[in-house]
Amino acid sequence: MSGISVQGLAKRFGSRTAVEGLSFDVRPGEVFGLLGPNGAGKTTTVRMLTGLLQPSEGEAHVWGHSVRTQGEALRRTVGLLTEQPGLYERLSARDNLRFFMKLHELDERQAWPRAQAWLERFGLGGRENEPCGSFSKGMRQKLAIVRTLVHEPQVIFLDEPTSGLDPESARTVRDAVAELAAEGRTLVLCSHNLAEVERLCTRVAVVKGRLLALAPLQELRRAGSSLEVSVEGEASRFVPALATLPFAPSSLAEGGRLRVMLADESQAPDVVACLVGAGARVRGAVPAQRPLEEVYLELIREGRAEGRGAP
Ligand SMILES: Nc1ncnc2c1ncn2[C@@H]1O[C@H](COP(=O)(O)OP(=O)(O)OP(=O)(O)O)[C@@H](O)[C@H]1O
Repeated sequence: MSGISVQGLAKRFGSRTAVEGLSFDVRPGEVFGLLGPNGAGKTTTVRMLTGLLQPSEGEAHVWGHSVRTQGEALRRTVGLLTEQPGLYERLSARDNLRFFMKLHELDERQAWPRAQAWLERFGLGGRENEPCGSFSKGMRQKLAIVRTLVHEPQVIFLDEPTSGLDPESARTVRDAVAELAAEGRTLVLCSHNLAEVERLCTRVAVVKGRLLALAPLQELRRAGSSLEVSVEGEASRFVPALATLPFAPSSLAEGGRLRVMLADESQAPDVVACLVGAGARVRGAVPAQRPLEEVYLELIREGRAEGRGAP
């Protein structure tokens, strides 16, 4: 199967369990977010999926290759951008890339024009012969991204890809991510930058040693959504009426606006009918999605509370 398929993956380091019971699929053409706090097991998971670490339990296939038994084919198929760029400081940008091309047994005459095009795109054109040690942090990061893409991997793992980049370069990287997905590649993005995750990812997994949530981004943000109602006059007058609804939603009034918390969107018409019944002149009612950050923090808090209760 193309894409990624993970079944019951676990990794233990001695007595410490870094991840356990991880199962999820990522389709070709998808940008998948792997989120979680520091030490949640994201890097460990990515290292298992790129053949750098053997799982303690479970199995995963990346573009059809078993992470347990097909390490070599796997490494040819995946591109990995780690948190540290890991470049040879004394080598030039060109020689860093050439070294990597050799590792991947690429024909340099074919691979170099591709690398050159990425270098140009990331504003590194003309700097190829300078040693990496003289590059700024952002320039190194961009060179590391070029190195990740130079063998045209089908599955690309990016750990904080825009870390240290100026806004314009970050935009260039985000555009490239979207294009690579549109070409049918599979991308996994590990990031603490939730605004970036919101912009790029279609689905996310939230992990903390185990899977806390796995859902399309829109669905996660819709769960526990709210309804923003604007009325004529003071909205606080209508708060008591909401308590008469069978689901008695909590609400927050400010001036002519009322934010009503809903368990799901199907409750919205009842809320509006209730307000109108109480004499409100409703100007508008708009379902409001929660920011990913709010959903994420709640999941992590719940995960922590459950962890405390576990034997
Ligand atoms: N080689 C190792 N030996 C022992 N423990 C390890 C090793 N690698 C990771 N761990 C442990 O596994 C857990 C998960 O670490 P991991 O690096 O996967 O987290 P992460 O989610 O990538 O964190 P961050 O967001 O900080 O990068 C941590 O408790 C870490 O100490």
